[in-house]
Amino acid sequence: MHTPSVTSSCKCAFTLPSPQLVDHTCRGPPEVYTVEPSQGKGLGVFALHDVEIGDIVMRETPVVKISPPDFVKGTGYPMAAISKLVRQEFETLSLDKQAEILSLTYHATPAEIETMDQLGLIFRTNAYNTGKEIGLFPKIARINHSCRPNTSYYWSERLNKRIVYATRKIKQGEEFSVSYIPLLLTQKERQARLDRYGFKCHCEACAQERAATEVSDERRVTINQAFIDFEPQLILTPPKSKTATRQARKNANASLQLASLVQEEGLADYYAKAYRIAAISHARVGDWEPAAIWANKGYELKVMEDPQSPHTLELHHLTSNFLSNWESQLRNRSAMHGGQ
Ligand SMILES: C[S@@+](CC[C@H](N)C(=O)[O-])C[C@H]1O[C@@H](n2cnc3c(N)ncnc32)[C@H](O)[C@@H]1O
Repeated sequence: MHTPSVTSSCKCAFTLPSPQLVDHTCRGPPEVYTVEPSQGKGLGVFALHDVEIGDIVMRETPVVKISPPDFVKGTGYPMAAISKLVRQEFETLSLDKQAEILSLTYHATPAEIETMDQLGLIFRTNAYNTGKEIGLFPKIARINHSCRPNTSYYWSERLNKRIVYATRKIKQGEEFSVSYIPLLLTQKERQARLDRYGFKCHCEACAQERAATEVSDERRVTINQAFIDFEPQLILTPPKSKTATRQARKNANASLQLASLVQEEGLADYYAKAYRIAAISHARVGDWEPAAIWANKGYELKVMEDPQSPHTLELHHLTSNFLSNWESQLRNRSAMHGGQ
């Protein structure tokens, strides 16, 4: 496992745009994608031209949005109640919109096809959690799944839109992919979650040789556990004892390994989370340079997603704070060396 070269890879120019000034709604022409058949996957969404990290691929308002009934643990997806709500909304739509929804693919067992409302099945296969609600976005619904996706998405309450953006460079003609499930699971666990969509995943992460799959599984499990273990330790108050200082130093080193693991596994959805951990862990031991650089790396990712989310604002604040501590540290050092 190598530790990332945080100083050389940083593109930080130490100019933080104000989050309010970044208008992500203006980026990306609408004609980024085309919907075409994708081998073994039905239809899929493909890039019409090269796409850069952060470019917006799709922005879509939900055609149906429902508040899900209370989910009772252990009783499964409350299909009957959801189908009823979806049908009520569906009946209010134009014929064009209704046809668009009915053209969507769905997965169901023969028994489900016999007994359940087709609209409910379409909704189950294609809808996304949308804040506290569940929404159906017929264009975004055409994006197929990968366990190492090249796009990510978020829901903007303010714009009433779901926004899909590139998390890697994507070449013209390449298929866009997104994840339908949490990704910090082993290949077997992921496949169990994907069974409800009715396909076996052969994405680049799942189709590896057995040895590589084992390495990937171990990385994902380790990353997940590290996120859990770091959570209670993400505080900025300096350690008060020698033992606590030793532990904080160990954490700073472990946070570099975590950032490295997430990058090696190519899980862009989790980069900002790992970078925030590296930033806070270094701040805790007064290593202001790496603290500022990691916070800024996290901020650059979060701002692409949503300039005004609390996570983005927090990383903006941390970056400014760590930068000024770094500057003071440099000034003090310079004063100690006679202002050289
Ligand atoms: C939300 S839809 C995606 C768009 C769909 N391919 C279409 O033709 O409309 C989900 C369905 O697409 C197919 N699918 C998505 N990702 C896939 C993958 N990685 N491999 C095979 N089939 C996939 C499955 O049939 C799944 O139930």
